[in-house]
Amino acid sequence: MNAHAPIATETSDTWTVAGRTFSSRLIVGTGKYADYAQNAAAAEAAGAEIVTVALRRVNLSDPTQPMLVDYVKPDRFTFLPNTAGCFTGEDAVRTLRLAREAGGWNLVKLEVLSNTAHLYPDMVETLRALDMLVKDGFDVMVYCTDDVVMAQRLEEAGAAAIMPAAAPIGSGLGLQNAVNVRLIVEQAKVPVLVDAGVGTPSDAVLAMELGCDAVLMNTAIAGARDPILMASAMKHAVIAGRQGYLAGRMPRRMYADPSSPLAGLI
Ligand SMILES: CC(=O)[C@@H](O)[C@H](O)COP(=O)(O)O
Repeated sequence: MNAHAPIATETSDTWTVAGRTFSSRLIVGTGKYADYAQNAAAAEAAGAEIVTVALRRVNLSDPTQPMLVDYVKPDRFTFLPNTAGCFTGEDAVRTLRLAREAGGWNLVKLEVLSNTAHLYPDMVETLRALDMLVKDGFDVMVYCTDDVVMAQRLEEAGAAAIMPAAAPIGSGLGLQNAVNVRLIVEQAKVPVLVDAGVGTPSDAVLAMELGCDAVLMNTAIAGARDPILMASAMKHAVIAGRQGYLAGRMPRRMYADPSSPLAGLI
């Protein structure tokens, strides 16, 4: 990069998934908030352009109950429907087909879970469901394990984005396998997003410093003492990590290198 090139700003440094371009590299969830108003305020504070919506858990259609869309407005945010709560490929595909009929959503997040203890994705079912969804014309962002080989398989099967978990959903443990995420980033030709398990702004910085295109999180914001303040912190963390990645880190050294070189002095 040219040393005098302008630094990446929120508006100049975009990323594209399935032909849609976004400035914000932070995707937020719509679960675990005190109410939809707090959810909407957090999404704004995060500077998010995409919100992911668990189709099985969020009220999108019953007007007798509070509805997400009255607070988190579909004309302000891109809705990314997800299949949280699905444990088989068929379940996930059925859920997304219904969502497409109801809301016209074509860009979706596929999540096929294995067991409730760790909520890691079942990658055999995930790959099977991806295949069905791609044949059906969906653009599929895929929640997956941080398995480098499986990430390659997903891409070959037509995934629009690869989304390795940092750690179990809702754990807040942060990136458990930075090396694998970096390897996935290096091989991928589609966007890579860390999804799930982020706990702190520094976790988000690390994901972005590894070269991820974006980060998806829910609990780290919704579960904070002050979700709105945390949403803002996460926004800045993602920007800082991205700029750090673009700037290129200094080489690591084993030994000291004086900050004020003595060469040339008497
Ligand atoms: C919101 C959503 O899609 C979750 O399934 C996701 O993976 C977020 O996980 P965290 O709550 O750990 O951020």
